[in-house]
Amino acid sequence: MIDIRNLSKVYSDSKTPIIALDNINIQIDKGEIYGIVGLSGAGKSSLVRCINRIEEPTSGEIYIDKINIMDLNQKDLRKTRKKISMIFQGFNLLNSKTVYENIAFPLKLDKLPKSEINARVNELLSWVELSDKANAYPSQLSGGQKQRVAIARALASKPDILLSDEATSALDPKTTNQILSMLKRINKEMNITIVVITHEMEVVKSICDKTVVLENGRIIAQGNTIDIFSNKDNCSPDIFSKEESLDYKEHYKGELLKLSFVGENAKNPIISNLVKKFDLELNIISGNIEYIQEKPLGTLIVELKRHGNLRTIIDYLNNHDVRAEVL
Ligand SMILES: Nc1ncnc2c1ncn2[C@@H]1O[C@H](COP(=O)(O)OP(=O)(O)OP(=O)(O)O)[C@@H](O)[C@H]1O
Repeated sequence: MIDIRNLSKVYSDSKTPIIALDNINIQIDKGEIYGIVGLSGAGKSSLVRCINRIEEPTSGEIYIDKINIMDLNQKDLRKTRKKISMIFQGFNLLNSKTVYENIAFPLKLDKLPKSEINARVNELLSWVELSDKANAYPSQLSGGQKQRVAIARALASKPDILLSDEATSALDPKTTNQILSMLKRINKEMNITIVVITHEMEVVKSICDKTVVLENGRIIAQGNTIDIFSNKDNCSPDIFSKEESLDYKEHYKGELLKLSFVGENAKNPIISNLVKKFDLELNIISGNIEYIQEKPLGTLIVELKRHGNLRTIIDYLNNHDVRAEVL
């Protein structure tokens, strides 16, 4: 559905050109929720703006439903853009218009008959549970309510793709979860493909089927979200945990291992078996179980104070589907 090939974006307006995107390749299938995650300056906004050509890529191809949008003239590009809606961190609502008028706005631009607009807006208001706020102005709404209005407006034109650009970054955790659940429902019930751009790992863990991690304009990890976070194939982006491991290393003198367990494995007594089998002296430093796409992912940081061959221990763990990474 979205096929990005060899995409690069270089900003050349300053003395030293800035390579914001460097040879990016991403395939997003219809019906997926796809995460694009990275720290500030990684290139997320540049990428999302290139997807609908708000920003002109320097090179590469972007296929939407098999059409290379780089080949389109302005008129055809406008047509393709109608299939793509966007929501933002700052909501981008029209403050002088009511909730109803904000949602009706794109439909009015499309010159739909009044009765059709009315039916669609009321349906969307009910969908985002804001029917009672139809006549309120944005200034009278909470952040979460504003984002729900923005979502309803984005859905008004019945898009195939929804781009969510840091849509929850200005919201508190509870409201973030409500908006993420809403995005999940939109994806399932309306079969809309969603691209989630965020700097928050928790957001991609919570709703994205697949994820790409950007660092300095390059892809450093890509695949199923659960595989990325369980460090399968050693592709885990450690950019978010480097500081944490440095901290541990300062305080513990033994060999430090980070163990990751996925699914049913999180429930097995692998550690006690390991200690018995290798006669280890093992210190558990921290442990956590989180849920990614409803699958449990356990992480354990352990210190080995007395141990034999580290490689044999790691192999034993890997053979029991536990990823082991030396910190
Ligand atoms: N219009 C522009 N002109 C020049 N450089 C730009 C422009 N837009 C972005 N950049 C640069 O491109 C790089 C990537 O920026 P981009 O905004 O895409 O990253 P980001 O991951 O979205 O960051 P943030 O989360 O802070 O928004 C940065 O070095 C940034 O300074």
